[in-house]
Amino acid sequence: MSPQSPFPTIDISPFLHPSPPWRLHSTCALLSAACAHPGFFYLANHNLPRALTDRVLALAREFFLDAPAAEKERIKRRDVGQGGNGGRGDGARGYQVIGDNVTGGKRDWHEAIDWYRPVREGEPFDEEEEEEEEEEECCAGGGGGGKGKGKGKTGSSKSGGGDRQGPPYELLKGVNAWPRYPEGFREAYEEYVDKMSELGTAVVRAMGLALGHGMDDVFVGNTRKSAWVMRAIGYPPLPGDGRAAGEDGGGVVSCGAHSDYGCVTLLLADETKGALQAWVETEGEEGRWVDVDPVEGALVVNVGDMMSRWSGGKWKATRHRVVHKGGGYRVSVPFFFEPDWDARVPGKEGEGDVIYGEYLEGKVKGNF
Ligand SMILES: O=C(O)CCC(=O)C(=O)O
Ligand SMILES: [Fe+2]
Repeated sequence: MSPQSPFPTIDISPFLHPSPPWRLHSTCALLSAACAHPGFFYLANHNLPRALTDRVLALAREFFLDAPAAEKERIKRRDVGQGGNGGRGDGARGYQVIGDNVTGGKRDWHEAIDWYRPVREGEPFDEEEEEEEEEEECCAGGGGGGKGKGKGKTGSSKSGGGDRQGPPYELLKGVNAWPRYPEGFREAYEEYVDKMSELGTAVVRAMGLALGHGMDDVFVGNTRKSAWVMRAIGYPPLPGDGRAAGEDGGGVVSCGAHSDYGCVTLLLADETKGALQAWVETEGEEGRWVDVDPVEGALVVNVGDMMSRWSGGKWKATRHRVVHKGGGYRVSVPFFFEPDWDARVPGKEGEGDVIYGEYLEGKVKGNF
């Protein structure tokens, strides 16, 4: 972080361990200021094991750079009703090749895998997986159950699924696709989801306290079944002249300018500098894109649209983009800690309420 960085560091540890009220309140004061401006900050002392964060990044890198083309194809995101296994596509989950993801009407220069909170526990992703499951069940004496059951909090979410109706699926109602290569991918990422769900809860609890006026439990109460989203993103270097063109926003960029939709984004990124940028507006100055470079041991956090609404517009869902200017291959894993699917989120002045799931559907239909 350069000395002029406008992005503060928030120590979240008081919300992870029993702490005296004065410590909670001093964290909240810093948090509230950071959420109001610039809407981006670093989160330190988050208690995530370093071995796990390293592994999550390494697995994503290995998948993007070394997985066989057939494996990428197997877990590819499909439109609703499309794809194998009787139409397993849900228009959201799965792998996207470079250019598949569109932001602001333009194709992004990245590849990615998207996962969403499971709504169909125990339902297999493809037929082969089903066969594997049956074997597992048989070997466990028939009492087992499918993959994803009994796997901690990630597996405890049955908001409308679990009935094994099978494909074709509706928009966003499919089954998560897990790479078989590299080995251990799913296990590491499911552990990561559990840890990030806990951390997200701590962050929104702090945010509730920071907003005051009886908000203490509002976010915790509306994120108990967080409709979280996780992406693993691989950014190759931008194509030759695109690198220069991307600087002024005119050419191809790694990820186009956008705000995130939900409560709070917790971003784990590799050590690549000069990629993620936030739009910072300071009073008396013109707005500008500022690099949000990685800080050792910290996550990058930003406020999403729903949190901005809940704060009555006091907090900003700051626009950001990725222009990966270096020559290496960058990897990031954002975890979007979101409201429950059916959470009702108030509007800012003059706007009506929204149901978060409906808001998300609208975004996904519009291809981000
Ligand atoms: O890769 C990054 O640094 C950020 C990606 C991002 O903004 C997003 O996926 O919403
Ligand atoms: Fe984003």
